[in-house]
Amino acid sequence: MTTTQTTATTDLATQLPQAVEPRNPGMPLDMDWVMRARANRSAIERRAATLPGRRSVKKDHQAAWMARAISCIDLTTLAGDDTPGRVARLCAKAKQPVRADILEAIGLPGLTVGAVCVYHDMIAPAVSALQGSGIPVAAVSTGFPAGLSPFALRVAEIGESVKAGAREIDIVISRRKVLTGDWQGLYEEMRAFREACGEAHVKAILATGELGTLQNVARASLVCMMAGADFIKTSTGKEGVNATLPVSLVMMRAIREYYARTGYRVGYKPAGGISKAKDAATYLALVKEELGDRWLRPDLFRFGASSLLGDIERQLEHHVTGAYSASWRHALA
Ligand SMILES: O=C[C@H](O)COP(=O)(O)O
Repeated sequence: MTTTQTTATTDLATQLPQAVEPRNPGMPLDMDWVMRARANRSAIERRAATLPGRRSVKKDHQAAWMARAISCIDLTTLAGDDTPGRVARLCAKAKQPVRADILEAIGLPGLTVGAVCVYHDMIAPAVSALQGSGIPVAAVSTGFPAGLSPFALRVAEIGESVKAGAREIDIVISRRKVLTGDWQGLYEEMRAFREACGEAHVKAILATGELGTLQNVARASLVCMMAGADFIKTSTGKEGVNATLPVSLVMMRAIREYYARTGYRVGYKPAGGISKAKDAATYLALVKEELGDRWLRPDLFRFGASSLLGDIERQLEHHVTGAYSASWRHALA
């Protein structure tokens, strides 16, 4: 078993807040590049299969990795029965993700999550609950999760959410454009979404569980980046298959290639079904290996997760106190 070395807690503390990254402006659609993109499924699956078993973090560094994971969470609630009260409680958790004494003990008293992610109607209560905290509100948009409402309405929805105070917009792409090979159509759609976002950063949700092949995932990743996506994101959390390690490898390698060609760093957001601290550590290790330390910051990496924080909080409590707390004590996290 090998051990992943990383920076200590104090290093993490001094590295936050992260440096400001120039925004990806996009580029003309390069169809040769898109069509050259390939994904060797068996090689990718072989590599992904080695990750969870062999990655372990040294005990002293565990708290630092868990703190880093927290700072990269888009703390999410996307349910039909969301209410302003539930969102206010979620925002309280976003501002104080772990017990104050635990944060003191690990030397990160001001630690918060990366963002709070909600549906449009919950933006106003989230903005109000997060006032003064510096935590941005992200809104899912464009007919989330299926993205099948009229195009003009999808674009208008973005504008409404930006007006309501969302600083990040998580759009869903039209899966059918990928499945029918309409790369030009996907590029134009993504361009329009990016334009409608204005200053708000845009995350392009590929819904990889519905794209059929890893090659489609690679091509859709490139097209969305060429059209100006600030982040590419795996899933809505509502597909049958959400974030996976093989898909993450493909998307991270597309990001790496895009950076090598253009000099612009695009962010990565695995989302859906990530609920355990050890899974979060595997993702962070993969980001470190495939993209490098610069991507291990909330401006370039997020977890889309509704229940991950609770498990991380339990692990941190155990790290500091030597005892696990009951999971019911970590509601809404
Ligand atoms: O984007 C975030 C996802 O919807 C969250 O999915 P999850 O509830 O499986 O963590």
